[in-house]
Amino acid sequence: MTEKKKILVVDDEENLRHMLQVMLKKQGYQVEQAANGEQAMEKARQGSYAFILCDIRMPVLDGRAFLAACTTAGINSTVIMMSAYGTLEDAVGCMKLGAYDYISKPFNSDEISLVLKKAEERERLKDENRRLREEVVRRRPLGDIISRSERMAEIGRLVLKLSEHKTSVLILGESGTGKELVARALHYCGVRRAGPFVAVNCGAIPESLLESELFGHVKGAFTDASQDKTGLFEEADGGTLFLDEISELSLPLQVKLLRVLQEEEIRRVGAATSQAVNVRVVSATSRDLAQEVAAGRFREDLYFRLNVFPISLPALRDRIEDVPLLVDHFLEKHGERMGITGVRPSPETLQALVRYRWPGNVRELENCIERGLVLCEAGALGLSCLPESVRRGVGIERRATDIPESLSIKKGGEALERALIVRALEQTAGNRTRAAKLLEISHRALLYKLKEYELG
Ligand SMILES: Nc1ncnc2c1ncn2[C@@H]1O[C@H](COP(=O)(O)OP(=O)(O)OP(=O)(O)O)[C@@H](O)[C@H]1O
Repeated sequence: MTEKKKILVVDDEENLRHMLQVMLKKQGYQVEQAANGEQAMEKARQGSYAFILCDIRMPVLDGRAFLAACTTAGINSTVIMMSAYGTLEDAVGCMKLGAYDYISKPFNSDEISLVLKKAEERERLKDENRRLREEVVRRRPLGDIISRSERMAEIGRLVLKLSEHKTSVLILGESGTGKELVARALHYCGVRRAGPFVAVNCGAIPESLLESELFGHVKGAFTDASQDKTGLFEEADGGTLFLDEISELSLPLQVKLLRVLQEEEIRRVGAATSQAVNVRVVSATSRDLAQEVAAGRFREDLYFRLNVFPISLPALRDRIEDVPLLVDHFLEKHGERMGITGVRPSPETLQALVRYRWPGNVRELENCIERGLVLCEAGALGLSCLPESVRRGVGIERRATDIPESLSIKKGGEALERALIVRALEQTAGNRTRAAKLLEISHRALLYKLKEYELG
């Protein structure tokens, strides 16, 4: 037998409370009563009610104040307001404050039953949604990271391990390689997923504003500080703060960040005291941070602090076997949004896509596919749908220059071998079995060489 759902009826009119109690009990609910908002708060704090039916105008603590108190106390029962004649505007106002619905007095048994059934259906959908989300995360724990390359799979395993800890992680990689995606996976796969994920691009905010953006400020701290402001560290409390383009942080701010990381406390600009924060910091850069340290532009102590676990994302051209998979993914993702489904790339298109060097990495590929979908005709992504640079396969010639200038036969031989493997993968759209055949080596030998040359 399923447990009866609990309802709290809040109204200062005893007759109405009684009438509702009888009505709702008949409908199978377990009912309790409160005569005003204050009494209701006391009960709501103790018992977990599926629904609270609440009058708007009451002495002591009225319906609005009760709703606000529920929000502050983190009570998440579904609240339905009961509005008497003339309080309809108040009822609508209450919905803005978080009430689910309202019902106008006087009402009969059918009306109240309908409102509650609607609310129950919403709860059921919310639960189902939550369950499906969890299922998606369970099946594809790395969420949206699409890849088949061994290097990315290794990164995935590391992400899963690191997501359970608070250790600082520094994500390295060219622009568009998926650094933010990995930062999100670190957050959403781990124990902090119920907390907030807050991202900030340190290079996009003027230096003069960044300090108060990160740490907040108190009213009057500077001319424009007309009121207190919460910083991003506080917003990310209990969760993860992603500091993108960390190399762009000025030296004075680097000192402040280091202090926050060491002491796990922040002080708002202009404040006299500090406050504790519990934030996991994940940072990213597309620059060579060690070189920035050597050049005196980045503090070594902060570098060591952030770099506890570096994750280096390979450029897309170094995991070319991911291209066909990503193409399918983006065709589906953007096709669905644009209402153009079932589009397939022609063989020449796929060949051009795997030959191109993708200086803008996955982001550039995504944009290219999105653009292609606009131009495609009759369900086919032809060559003419690609930007000219991609069509021309820019960069194939550049590969020839990858052969080292030195006369070492060993180095030259390796470069040639690498170039042949890349070409075989291009021609077979990343299919390793077919590539191994073209190269006239075993599949196993190819896997070994891919690892050796860091190609997948
Ligand atoms: N492996 C992947 N699977 C699916 N989508 C990806 C993948 N990698 C990147 N993307 C997509 O490519 C785009 C760029 O990724 P992201 O913003 O994470 O890159 P980034 O390295 O943080 O870039 P930047 O350094 O310019 O900030 C995003 O739309 C992201 O969803």
